[in-house]
Amino acid sequence: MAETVLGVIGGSGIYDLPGLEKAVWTKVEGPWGEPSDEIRIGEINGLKICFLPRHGRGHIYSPSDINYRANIDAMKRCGVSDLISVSACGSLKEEYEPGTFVLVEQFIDRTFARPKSFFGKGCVAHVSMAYPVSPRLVDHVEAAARAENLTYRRGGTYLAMEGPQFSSLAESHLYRAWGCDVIGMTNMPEAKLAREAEICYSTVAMVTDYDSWHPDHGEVDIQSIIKVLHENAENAQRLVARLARDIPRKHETCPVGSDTALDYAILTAPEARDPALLAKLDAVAGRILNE
Ligand SMILES: CSC[C@H]1O[C@H](OP(=O)(O)O)[C@H](O)[C@@H]1O
Ligand SMILES: Nc1ncnc2[nH]cnc12
Repeated sequence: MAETVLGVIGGSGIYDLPGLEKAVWTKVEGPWGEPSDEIRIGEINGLKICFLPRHGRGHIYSPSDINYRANIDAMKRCGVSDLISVSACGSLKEEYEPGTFVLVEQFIDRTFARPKSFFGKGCVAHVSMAYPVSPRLVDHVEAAARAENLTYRRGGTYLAMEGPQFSSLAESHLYRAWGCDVIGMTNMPEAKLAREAEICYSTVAMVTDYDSWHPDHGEVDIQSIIKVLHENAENAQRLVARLARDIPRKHETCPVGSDTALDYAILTAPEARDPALLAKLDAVAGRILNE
């Protein structure tokens, strides 16, 4: 079984990962355009860690401008087997208070202005997204959260909106009526692309606000979000460091098939495949295309 390589995509407020040893910012080139930044490749207790700030250092990219395909392709090229997203999010439930770390289980994707697949004309594939996060990876994240005494909740549905504006009051109420728990702008299509790239994915969503629905909290504003983010950045970094120390060094087979997602997913007949697209898929789908 392959070695574990831990990828970390840091969201708003998380632009570096203190504690990484032998770390070097490394330019990773691929066929999908520019990733958000160089990848900081280092190690913790001998485990290879690849850290990417999702919005770029200096927070350059808005959620709609992030090149999610390039980011996931770059992680795959670095050998990442297990990827955690550390993200800011709004809360749609009273009990998910600011400061809580939510280990998300499901997503509803309401984004509409981003490429969502590596596949397409000349190589069509359909992967399952029934269980978008890898429960075994979440087990390890949960153990790390417990060991670090963080306030966390396992489970919950993340509504991915396009942004960059926050939701209207009516939208906020609608998402609550749909049973969603937290809201953010970035984890889709990231989770879909990670699945296509056969990388185990898990979201740690840090609650920063009550979005706009809560009668006792005003509308969401960026100043309060940043304040909560600053208060929690160190907790997030401790969580990642603990996870890196404790996660098994051999990659464990994913119970929901994240690491074999392409086994039966590609529909296009071998003779009808577009060589140019196949070349771009060398990292993401190399395991299955080079069989
Ligand atoms: C800083 S508030 C809005 C911004 O924060 C979240 O990004 P990320 O998931 O990268 O932490 C949210 O999705 C919005 O993009
Ligand atoms: N209320 C909110 N809506 C969308 N994205 C967010 N990120 C942090 N808080 C958010």
